[in-house]
Amino acid sequence: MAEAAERETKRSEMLTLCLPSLSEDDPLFSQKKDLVHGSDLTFKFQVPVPSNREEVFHIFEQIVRSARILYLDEVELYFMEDDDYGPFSCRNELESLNTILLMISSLISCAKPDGLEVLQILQNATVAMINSVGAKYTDYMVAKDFPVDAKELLKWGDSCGIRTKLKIAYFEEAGRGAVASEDIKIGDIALEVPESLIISEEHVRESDMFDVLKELDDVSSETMLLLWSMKERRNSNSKFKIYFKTLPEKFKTGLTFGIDALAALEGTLLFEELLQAKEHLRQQYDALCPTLFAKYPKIFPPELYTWDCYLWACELWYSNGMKIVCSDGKLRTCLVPVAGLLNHSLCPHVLRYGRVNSETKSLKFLVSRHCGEGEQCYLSYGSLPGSHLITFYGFLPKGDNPYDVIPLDFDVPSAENDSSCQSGEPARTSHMVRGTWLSKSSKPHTYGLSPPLLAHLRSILRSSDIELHAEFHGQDEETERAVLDTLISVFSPMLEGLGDTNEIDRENPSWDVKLALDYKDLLRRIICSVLDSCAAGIRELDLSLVQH
Ligand SMILES: C[S@@+](CC[C@H](N)C(=O)[O-])C[C@H]1O[C@@H](n2cnc3c(N)ncnc32)[C@H](O)[C@@H]1O
Repeated sequence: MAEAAERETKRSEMLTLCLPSLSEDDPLFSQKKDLVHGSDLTFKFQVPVPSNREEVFHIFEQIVRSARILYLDEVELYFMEDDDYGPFSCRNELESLNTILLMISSLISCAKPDGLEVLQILQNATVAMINSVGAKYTDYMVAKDFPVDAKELLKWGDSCGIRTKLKIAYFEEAGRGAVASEDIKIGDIALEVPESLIISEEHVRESDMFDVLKELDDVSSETMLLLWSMKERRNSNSKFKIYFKTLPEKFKTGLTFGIDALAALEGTLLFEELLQAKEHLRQQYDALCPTLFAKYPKIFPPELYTWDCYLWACELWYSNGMKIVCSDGKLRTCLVPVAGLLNHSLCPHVLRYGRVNSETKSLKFLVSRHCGEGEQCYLSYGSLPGSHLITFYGFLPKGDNPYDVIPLDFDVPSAENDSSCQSGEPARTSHMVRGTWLSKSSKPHTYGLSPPLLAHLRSILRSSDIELHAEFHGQDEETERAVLDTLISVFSPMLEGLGDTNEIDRENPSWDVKLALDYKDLLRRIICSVLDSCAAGIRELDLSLVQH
């Protein structure tokens, strides 16, 4: 008591902590703003100095909640349940906590003793929370050996100014990957690549093919890069000779799925997407390459511009390309030697790497969570669903991927959408479901489904004289049954449409058939979880009917 009174009289100052404010450029700006206001949160915090640990922890909780909102992405926001303050995903958690850490670090150097004590409590709490995010992710791959070609790449990189705390190992599940050669602490640079080693459209401009390509209509810089890489790959005088030498001769992505793997995917959206993507690339190739090597055989030698070579280049850029803001401020798709060896994880170490530092003229890969010596250092390829990862990268990540969603499009009844029906087509509204095991809500009548989907279905299915509610209200039981029946009527045929894959040899499947089967299993698991949740919802309604 006396201690508290003494602290109160000593309190003359306030420590102000500011998170970055919401950006109006954020497409989710207004939704996030509403969330912040609705939850009585803010991005500016005043901490009385001195404060005791409980007081600081109370404010810390508010700071974390606000930061999580700041970094919500579209899927996370869509599935956010009532009264859910997070965590929402590993990515969101690491982005939020690292921003908090930066905010604290910027204040520590000029803080007075009482303020410093508060900041240190906050810093320790943030680091502990980041460590606990990493500790929950235990799905480690085991390094098998250290490939010779990768050592050669690192040696070349070192001679060209690449600085790294990583070495390259081979993993059965993912091919090559990067491993920490020493402990890498939060905020440390795991890898630094000079801008001069980053492969971008600038290299096409410097090459002999640019004079031809610039005269052609409709050739995007992405296509130019494909054409450039097809030739550079075999150029014995290339500055990037070692880089190209260490790339796989064959990539294994959805774009090179064989006929059996495609057959195993029948009944899924991914099946259509893969066929369309490959068809699109084939059309691009046919429209461009035969003309180029017929007209300019010296610049575009036919043997380097086959369809297989074109597909190889597409797979290279899709699976290794990174969006980078270069020192001239332009956003480009680039290949970054050595960084291209980092594998993806749902709980990555490296999240923020998209901008060349204009002072050092280098791209720095800082870790957002601790990476212990010998541990694989993962990158985030983005918040991507399994279907995208299969198509462009050829794998499904381990663990629960919060971005694995099944889209659901509904026609909007005309009364609900008068203005957008001018085309004569019924307007559509898009929703999603994901595995209901990801839901944290224990509230009745939420079924592990997203609030916007339930609100939409309740609004279109509600019995005529009942007022519209986003949430279930006891009396509207008829609507509730209709919602659950509708979902069952959508998802039961979807499950049947996936067919039976039991007759496919699961003992010794090829890499692509295995991936196709794993993907179908994932879809089945999601759909079954929705059906189970709906069935449980109906049982609950039956029970409450009996009880009343
Ligand atoms: C940018 S490269 C990473 C280096 C690559 N492992 C190699 O050996 O060249 C991307 C490719 O790595 C593999 N990969 C990345 N993350 C993976 C993961 N979590 N599980 C399995 N394979 C992964 C996929 O083959 C993907 O197309």
